[in-house]
Amino acid sequence: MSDEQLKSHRDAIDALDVEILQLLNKRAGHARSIGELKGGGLVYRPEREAQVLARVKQLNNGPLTDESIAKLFREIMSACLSIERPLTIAYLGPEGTFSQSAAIKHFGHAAVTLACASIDEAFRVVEARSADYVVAPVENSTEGAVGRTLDLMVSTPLKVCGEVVLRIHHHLLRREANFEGIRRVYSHAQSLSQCHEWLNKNLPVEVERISVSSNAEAARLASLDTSCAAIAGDAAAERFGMLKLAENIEDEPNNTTRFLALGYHETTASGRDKTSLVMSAQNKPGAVHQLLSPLAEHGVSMTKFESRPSRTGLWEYVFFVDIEGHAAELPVLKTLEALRERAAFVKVLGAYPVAVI
Ligand SMILES: C=C(O[C@@H]1C=C(C(=O)O)C=C[C@H]1O)C(=O)O
Repeated sequence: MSDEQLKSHRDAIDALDVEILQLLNKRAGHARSIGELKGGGLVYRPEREAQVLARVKQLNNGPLTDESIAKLFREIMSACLSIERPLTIAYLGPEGTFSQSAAIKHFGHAAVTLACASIDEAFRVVEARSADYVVAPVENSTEGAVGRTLDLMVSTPLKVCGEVVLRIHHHLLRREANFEGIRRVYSHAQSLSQCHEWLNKNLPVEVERISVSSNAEAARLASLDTSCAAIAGDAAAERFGMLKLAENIEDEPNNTTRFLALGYHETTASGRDKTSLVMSAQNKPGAVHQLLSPLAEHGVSMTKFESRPSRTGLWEYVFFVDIEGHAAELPVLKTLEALRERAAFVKVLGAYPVAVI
């Protein structure tokens, strides 16, 4: 490429950047006006954001990928919303956890993330209105349900308003660039399980595996002691300046965690939604089958079914069910009516847009 050709492309980019800049601020001006119309009320509209993301992906003709376009618009909306009012998002800290990455993936970098010591505390600060939303892990493709989040959802007044799907890559982190003299490996219990085959194959049996409250905490501990390593992701490695001795050590190559965002407001339908419920069956034969039959009768698809001990009686269970569609729309509305008649207890945890990015 000649210098002249290079210059003409760069001139074109400079001119386009001026236009993009003007357009971005024009967009932000409309978001601000919408904020004034909302009059300090509910600013974050998950259903609208999901529609904007789905629309730009559909309109995109490249060469940028749909994923890149969605990520860019995610950040544009995050910045526009922060002119109305920046949102505070509580998550299981410390900084650098996958929960923080999920919060940023869903709300963008203009949101303020608030690290909490536990998932319980993250729910509590939102319940006490000291933060706007909580983002909490609910299930992992390798390890299954995150029991604490499910238990908290049974009793919280908060409603699910969104889901975040995050690919989880784990790395073995250490302060030194070799495997010699590692005596302990720290990580969250879920991550130790997600990498246990790799650990069996690659580290001597005498290396102790110690579960701690989060991966970021594991990275922090390993950053203080060269005889220790940690299993954690990129954000934690960066946060604590750790070296990656081995990358992507998760046993399951598609290791993915699903997180939910919860806040005080209910979300209206976006056109592509899910409804999450928890219910309990009466303790008698065929009760679970009876509970699920309204779904089949109304042609509603179930995307998840999970049982947990109810904590109120021995060998009694509650069932967490996700169904396709929004709770305010037929046929989900009809299904919920039928379930309320049959189940001993039903709580709609929230109806929310299916993850777009
Ligand atoms: C501008 C609005 O407020 C927020 C910002 C949005 C955006 O930038 O497109 C979309 C939804 C809201 O979270 C709106 O409600 O339309």
